[in-house]
Amino acid sequence: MTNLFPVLLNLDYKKVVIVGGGHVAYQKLMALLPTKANIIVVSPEVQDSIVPLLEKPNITWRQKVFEPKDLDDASLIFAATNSEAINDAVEEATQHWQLLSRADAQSRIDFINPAVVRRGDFVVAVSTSGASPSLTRKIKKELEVQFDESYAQYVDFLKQARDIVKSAITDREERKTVLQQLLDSRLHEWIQQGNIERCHQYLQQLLSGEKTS
Ligand SMILES: C[C@@]1(CC(=O)O)C2=NC(=C\c3[nH]c(c(CCC(=O)O)c3CC(=O)O)Cc3[nH]c(c(CC(=O)O)c3CCC(=O)O)/C=C3\N/C(=C\2)[C@@H](CCC(=O)O)[C@]3(C)CC(=O)O)/[C@H]1CCC(=O)O
Ligand SMILES: NC(=O)c1ccc[n+]([C@@H]2O[C@H](COP(=O)([O-])OP(=O)(O)OC[C@H]3O[C@@H](n4cnc5c(N)ncnc54)[C@H](O)[C@@H]3O)[C@@H](O)[C@H]2O)c1
Repeated sequence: MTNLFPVLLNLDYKKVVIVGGGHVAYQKLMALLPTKANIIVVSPEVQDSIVPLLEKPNITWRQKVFEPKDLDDASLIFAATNSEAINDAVEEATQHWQLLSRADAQSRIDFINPAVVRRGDFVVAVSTSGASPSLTRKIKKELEVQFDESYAQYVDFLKQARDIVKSAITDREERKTVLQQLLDSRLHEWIQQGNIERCHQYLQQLLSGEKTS
């Protein structure tokens, strides 16, 4: 396979078209749900799990077979039908500037989807570059345990702390040292114990140059 380039895309208000309404379309919809993309599902039928998602204001269902004009203005396109011929037709209609993902992993591949563990701003994406989607899923399950829900609050604290450090300390080396000290594993433990106050106290000690204990 080609060496694919990993990136986190901002899809807010961009048009995303999913052709197909089955299991794969559902997985792609779930992955897109945290974004503010304008999503269009093109399919004569959708599976039951998709129906409640159609309530969302940014998801539209075009109950019809695929036609090339369905791709107008789309930034991202998912060819997720169970027909290779239809997926070929979607590929044919995709402009060179549009990014296409084929669920059947045939022919043109502009991008593939990693499995994602999302904890607020903390995001882990896993891929085998298409080699073994089931290994990707297995490793995702392991990462979900390793990086539990507390990582959302932990990373949120680090974000706030970094903003404070950036405005309080102008010297680059000194700033780097303090940002490193914020990675003391006790901070994550305090957050897991529900003691965010202790983290703020630690930050204040670092900023005032006191000994941190
Ligand atoms: C990660 C995840 C994200 C997502 O779907 O959004 C994803 N597949 C997931 C699961 C999964 N997919 C399949 C199984 C059944 C077991 C098996 O076949 O191994 C399972 C396991 C399960 O469901 O438990 C079958 C399958 N998948 C592809 C083909 C076509 C082919 O390879 O020929 C076939 C065969 C179809 C057939 O035989 O008919 C192709 C792709 N699947 C990808 C992504 C891309 C590469 C990912 C990577 O780099 O590893 C790529 C290339 C294109 C793409 O779709 O982007 C999602 C994890 C969900 C999660 O997050 O939990
Ligand atoms: N990427 C992955 O993770 C993954 C996983 C399983 C399967 N696959 C591949 O993806 C394909 C789709 O899998 P699925 O499980 O979602 O299939 P599915 O049978 O659940 O869904 C297929 C969908 O395509 C729609 N469709 C058929 N003809 C259409 C047309 N002309 N225009 C618009 N929509 C049309 C159907 O209405 C249906 O909703 C499989 O054939 C396989 O090649 C990929």
